[in-house]
Amino acid sequence: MGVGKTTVGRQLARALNRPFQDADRAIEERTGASIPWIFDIEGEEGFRSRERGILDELTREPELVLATGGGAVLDPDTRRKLAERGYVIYLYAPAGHLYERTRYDRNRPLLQTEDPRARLEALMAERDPLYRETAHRVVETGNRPARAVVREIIRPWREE
Ligand SMILES: Nc1ncnc2c1ncn2[C@@H]1O[C@H](COP(=O)(O)OP(=O)(O)O)[C@@H](O)[C@H]1O
Ligand SMILES: O=C(O)C1=C[C@@H](OP(=O)(O)O)[C@@H](O)[C@H](O)C1
Ligand SMILES: [Mg+2]
Repeated sequence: MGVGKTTVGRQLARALNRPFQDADRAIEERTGASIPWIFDIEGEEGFRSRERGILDELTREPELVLATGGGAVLDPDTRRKLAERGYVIYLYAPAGHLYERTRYDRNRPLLQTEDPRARLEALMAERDPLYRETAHRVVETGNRPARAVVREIIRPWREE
């Protein structure tokens, strides 16, 4: 959460001249409700169920650059579909960076707690193994801007 999936994904799609979808945006478009609102009304369980459904659809789209939400890997079926149907890149940054990138943003319900930094550390501890299990490649964002992360992602194909 906050590593840059939405930002980097959109720029990557542009660089590759491919269509782009963000799973959270797709859920918001379908429901006409914001992510925080869905969490409020249906709880995390309700949101995860919508997320599973949209990812089952979007992972069938050929050519698509797809940015998931950070919790997409919690579901074993979704992990399998991502890995089998797509080429999965885990964008990694340490939790401290994620905190800096999300601290002024109110659109991530799981971070609306007393101690969002501790929450990000806990989420990272739980999810890092799942991201690594699912991904075909890990790209560390470091302190680089999004466009440099995009360059790093496409570098192996450039060098072919
Ligand atoms: N490489 C980067 N370096 C610094 N800030 C970034 C980078 N990529 C994205 N950001 C910023 O961090 C915040 C979270 O990015 P976002 O793309 O929404 O992440 P995610 O979709 O993974 O939650 C946004 O404010 C975005 O502008
Ligand atoms: O990590 C998570 O559980 C979540 C991440 C969010 O997406 P981003 O990773 O794009 O912020 C969004 O799906 C929702 O707030 C839950
Ligand atoms: Mg996002």
